[in-house]
Amino acid sequence: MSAIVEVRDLYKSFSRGDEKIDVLMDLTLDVQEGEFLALMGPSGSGKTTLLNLIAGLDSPTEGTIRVGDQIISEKSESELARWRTRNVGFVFQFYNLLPVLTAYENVELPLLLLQLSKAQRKKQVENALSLVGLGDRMTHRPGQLSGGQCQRVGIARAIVTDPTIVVCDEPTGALDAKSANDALNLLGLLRSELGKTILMVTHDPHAAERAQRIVQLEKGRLVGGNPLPALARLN
Ligand SMILES: Nc1ncnc2c1ncn2[C@@H]1O[C@H](COP(=O)(O)OP(=O)(O)OP(=O)(O)O)[C@@H](O)[C@H]1O
Repeated sequence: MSAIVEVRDLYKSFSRGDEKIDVLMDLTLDVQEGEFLALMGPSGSGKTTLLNLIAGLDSPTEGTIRVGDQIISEKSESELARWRTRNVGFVFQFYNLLPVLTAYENVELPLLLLQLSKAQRKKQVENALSLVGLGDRMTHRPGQLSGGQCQRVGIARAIVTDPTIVVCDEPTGALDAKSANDALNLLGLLRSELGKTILMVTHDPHAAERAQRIVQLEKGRLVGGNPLPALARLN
């Protein structure tokens, strides 16, 4: 097993007027290929900032981030945008589905940025929607689906490009207990059946428990535990 995400000596600051806000400090983390990792910590500790940096939505102030065979911390904004299309699947708290599009069309969206034939896109969208148990809901719009079903569409959209990593920011935050459990089962399945690497930010201890490893952030630093995985928990 090898690290698919390697974060080294990472610092991230934001400027607000004359003020410099240090959000992440001296952070080093490895995520193994096929690992399901939960990021926890108090509000404002930097969880989303770290997830966004690993997903290539932002660039670090200092330090390096490698994902797969790419040093993403060295990429320009346009290079990052191209890289994300192929390599990152996003799952959001409020699903971020387009209400005027059907489940099929929402899942197809990330594929429109790739050079694929319509037939190939159809195959991948149908596979992804079947995998999340919504093969019979492809023509429904988000307004015709429950919150749990919307999140399953969101998960299908995240995996339809077969990305290197799947990042989830509070994926169960808007769901009732049963739908949250279904979404977590599905994330577990992506890892166990498809070998997906999943990074999940959550406040919910029940959600975090479903990951193989929990890392805690406090005031921008990783605290407690070993930043390298407890290998015994990996299977
Ligand atoms: N673009 C930005 N400009 C200025 N400050 C920012 C920016 N993004 C984040 N911050 C600050 O960075 C800190 C960490 O924010 P972040 O969203 O990463 O925390 P979090 O741990 O995910 O919090 P929560 O659990 O509440 O979502 C906060 O103090 C926030 O105000």
